[in-house]
Amino acid sequence: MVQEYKLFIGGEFKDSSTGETFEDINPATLESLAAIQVAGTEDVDRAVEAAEAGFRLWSEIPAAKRAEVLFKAARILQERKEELAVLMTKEMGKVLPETRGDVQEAIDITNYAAGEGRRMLGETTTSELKEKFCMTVLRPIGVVGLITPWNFPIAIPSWKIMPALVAGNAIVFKPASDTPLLAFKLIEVLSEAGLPPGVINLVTGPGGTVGKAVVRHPRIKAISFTGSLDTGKWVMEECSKTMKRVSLELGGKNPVIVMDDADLELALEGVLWGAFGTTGQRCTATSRLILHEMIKDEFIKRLLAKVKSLRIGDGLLPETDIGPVINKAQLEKTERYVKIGKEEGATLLYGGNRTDPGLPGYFFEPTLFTDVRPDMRIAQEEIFGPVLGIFTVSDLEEAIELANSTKYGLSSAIYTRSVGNAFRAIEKIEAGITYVNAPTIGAEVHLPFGGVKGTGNGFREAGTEAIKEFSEVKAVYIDYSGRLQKAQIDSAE
Ligand SMILES: NC(=O)C1=CN([C@@H]2O[C@H](COP(=O)(O)OP(=O)(O)OC[C@H]3O[C@@H](n4cnc5c(N)ncnc54)[C@H](OP(=O)(O)O)[C@@H]3O)[C@@H](O)[C@H]2O)C=CC1
Ligand SMILES: O=C(O)CCC(=O)C(=O)O
Repeated sequence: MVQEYKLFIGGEFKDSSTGETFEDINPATLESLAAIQVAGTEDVDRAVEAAEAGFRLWSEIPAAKRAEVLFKAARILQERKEELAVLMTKEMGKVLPETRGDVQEAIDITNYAAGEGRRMLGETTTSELKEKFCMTVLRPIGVVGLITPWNFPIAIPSWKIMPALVAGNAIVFKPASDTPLLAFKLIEVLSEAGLPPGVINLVTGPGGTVGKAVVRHPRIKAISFTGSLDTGKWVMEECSKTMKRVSLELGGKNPVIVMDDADLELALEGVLWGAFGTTGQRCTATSRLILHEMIKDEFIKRLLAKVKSLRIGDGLLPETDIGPVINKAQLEKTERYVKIGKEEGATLLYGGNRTDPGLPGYFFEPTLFTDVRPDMRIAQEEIFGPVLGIFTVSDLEEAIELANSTKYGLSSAIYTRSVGNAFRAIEKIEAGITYVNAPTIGAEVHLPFGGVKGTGNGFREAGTEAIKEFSEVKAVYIDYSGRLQKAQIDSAE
């Protein structure tokens, strides 16, 4: 019998009103890890009510004091890093070094957000009138709804939770149904660190019901959502009905350009890790490789050799390079895109099949397509699996045009020794992130994270933007003249 996990509302674990549970499955072994309760709409109501009470308390505590809870949470995460990483590999499948990195990102953003507790910077500026002082202050939004995907089970929730908390908000958190256990662990850590009851509440269950109830809830003031483009569009439309603030981090179709003057070995390592790390299931994963025609043959030959040597298996084993994909639907989706690629006329150079490393889980070969054209679906749509499409170009201009030819704009990279090429790429590639001589993955928490076009709606997470995502800006005017002064009256005379 696996353990059953209840909802976390008002600082206590509470039974859901539905009486239903769903299974949390290890995607490598298919063993059941836990039974998770499914929240009902009335549980979401209870969570919002608890969060409103939590908000009244938490928002009155000075930000620097709130930050102390976060610093403590970061220390607990550090102490529990290995345990959490092992659990994450079991729950989500990615290899241990990557799950350690995921927990480390959570530690980093927690410390970073806590540090912001002593800054929370507004502006001071001059007034157009005499004896008048002007400034801005940041105010918390209220109860915020956070909805997260499964591919970074503790890092992405932490990117949202920690800045939201230090900014003084209370939270209703709906994690991905493929990785709920890590969400429970994060709740444990925050409770142990001293977060008061009601400040964070966890509701688990399908996005189609529980997530919808969070998005639609009239007393939730803002939604921060990371997930697919289609769901993100729905969330945005729905939020517009109640004039909720909504920040969206959606998909990617991230290009790497390798120029003829690049350090090829460096580029090969970057492409390999960017495309097949996390089994291609990062929104920043490299899914399009744009090669200069002069180095194309050599690069593909060497890339193929490296791809063939990748070892697929259980992410807990040190020899494994690539773990399973997250679930059956993702396995079938990857398979479907391979079929589409072949039908569209791309050449399947390597992979393209399910594989069995001696475990019953959802394993898929790293897959390379050449002769990909920009109008093909495999060049345009996010597969979110271990599939890399390869294109050839004759100059940088063509490479950048190709890089910009999708509806997404999250990450991008160029490998070149030319400063001019690098700066042209930085200026012209339509993406929220551009790497020079480094892979498309590996964001650092003190820089803004997010994208342009279909990847988002202008917000950024992490970095200097993190606090703004979860704050209202208030303009304050202090008139110490002691008389009525009228702005916007022409006082030139
Ligand atoms: N730009 C970024 O920062 C990142 C983007 N992503 C993107 O996320 C996607 C993969 O994640 P995936 O989980 O498949 O994405 P989904 O959009 O299916 O799900 C994301 C989250 O939203 C929930 N959800 C699903 N439907 C609704 C709904 N109608 N209303 C409210 N919530 C809902 C899901 O719940 P449930 O799990 O129960 O279905 C899950 O918690 C990829 O497209 C990837 O690019 C991933 C990481 C980072
Ligand atoms: O590797 C990165 O840059 C962060 C990736 C990420 O958050 C994601 O892919 O979901």
